[in-house]
Amino acid sequence: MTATKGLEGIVATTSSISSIIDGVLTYRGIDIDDLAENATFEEVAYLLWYGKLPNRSELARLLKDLNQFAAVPPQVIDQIKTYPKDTNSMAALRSAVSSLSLYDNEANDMSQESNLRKAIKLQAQIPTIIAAFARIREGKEPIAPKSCDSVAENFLYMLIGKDPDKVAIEALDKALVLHADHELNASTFAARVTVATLSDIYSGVTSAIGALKGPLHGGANEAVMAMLEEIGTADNAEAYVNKKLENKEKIMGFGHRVYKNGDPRAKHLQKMSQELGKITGNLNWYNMSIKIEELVTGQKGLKPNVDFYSASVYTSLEIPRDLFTPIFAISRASGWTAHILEQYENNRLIRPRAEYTGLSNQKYIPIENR
Ligand SMILES: CC(=O)SCCNC(=O)CCNC(=O)[C@H](O)C(C)(C)COP(=O)(O)OP(=O)(O)OC[C@H]1O[C@@H](n2cnc3c(N)ncnc32)[C@H](O)[C@@H]1OP(=O)(O)O
Ligand SMILES: O=C([O-])CC(=O)C(=O)O
Repeated sequence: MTATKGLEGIVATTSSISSIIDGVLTYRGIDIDDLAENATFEEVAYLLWYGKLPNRSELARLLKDLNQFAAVPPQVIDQIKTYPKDTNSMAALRSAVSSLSLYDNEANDMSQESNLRKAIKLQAQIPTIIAAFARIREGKEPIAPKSCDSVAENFLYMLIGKDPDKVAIEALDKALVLHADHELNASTFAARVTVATLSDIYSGVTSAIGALKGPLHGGANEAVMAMLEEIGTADNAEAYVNKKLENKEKIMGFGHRVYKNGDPRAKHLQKMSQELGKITGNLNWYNMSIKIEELVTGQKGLKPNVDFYSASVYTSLEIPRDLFTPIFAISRASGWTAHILEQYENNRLIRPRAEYTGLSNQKYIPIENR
């Protein structure tokens, strides 16, 4: 038995949800470029869950359900109020999502109908939790969700406490479309491993949130913004990048396990970053990002991934840095739950092997002789 470090190139499951073939990403066979230009996040979520785009009445029904389920049990809001004010936002989300299961009387119902309903509930409640957490830590009262036309609109409304503008809603909606699913990424794999034991959907999504938090995965968008803030202006980028690369340190937001010729989502976020920079009158983050890309791609051949330009996009939307990864979770909740439903449909325990590299032929030594 020989291990493959990081399971690189190992095909661990079949899936009909999303594909990355020759650098092209599709959701249910539809190119991400097509979806980014034309679809709303709710259409994409429906596509991931049901395997087809919704017609008008199916979409209206989904929006109704998302609005109806968006309120979070008061006990969970009360718990969030007890979190230390400096709690890591992904730790808060992980804890609150785990708690949701305590107040859902169908949490352990394993029927397909119940699991699909819980997927929609989770999709509806995750934005509410994040917005509530963001306000509570600032000493403000959380804002209840209202009936909205989109997840993006409701989230921004609950976060800022007033109706968000159209540009912000559309930008966030597109970002949600771009992040919704990505084949067997680490957090989706974590979700599938968890539910393959026939554990419940809340456990699967809680595992996924834990995996997304890390800076090699979803946490990279926050790390990118920390880097941009440290660099300050495009003029300082060269010295920063050279030093990092000389020290063999990673530049966050670059590289990818699967894409070697560039992440197809990055160009959409780059364009959004430029457009939003123009609208806000601050192109500093965009200009700095372009300069960093030139340097890193020029010197290492590494291309930006989905996390690189999303940092400047969210900053232009005036979203606090530590909510970037939770926003990734809002979107990926659709993909995680679609994969969980697919795992249940054709389940087998996921239990690979390890190549043993430890000692052998050892004997127990009594404690007094150690
Ligand atoms: C949504 C997402 O999860 S997208 C990914 C988000 N993560 C990041 O942006 C973090 C920065 N990037 C990385 O750490 C990596 O590129 C990963 C985790 C995305 C992919 O990792 P892997 O496939 O395991 O590649 P690995 O880390 O082995 O890198 C291969 C080589 O490229 C180098 N490399 C990879 N990414 C970077 C980077 N961002 N900056 C500098 N060098 C890098 C590595 O140092 C390594 O060099 P070596 O062969 O000389 O040792
Ligand atoms: O697929 C991956 O390894 C990481 C990624 O880009 C994602 O989850 O969107």
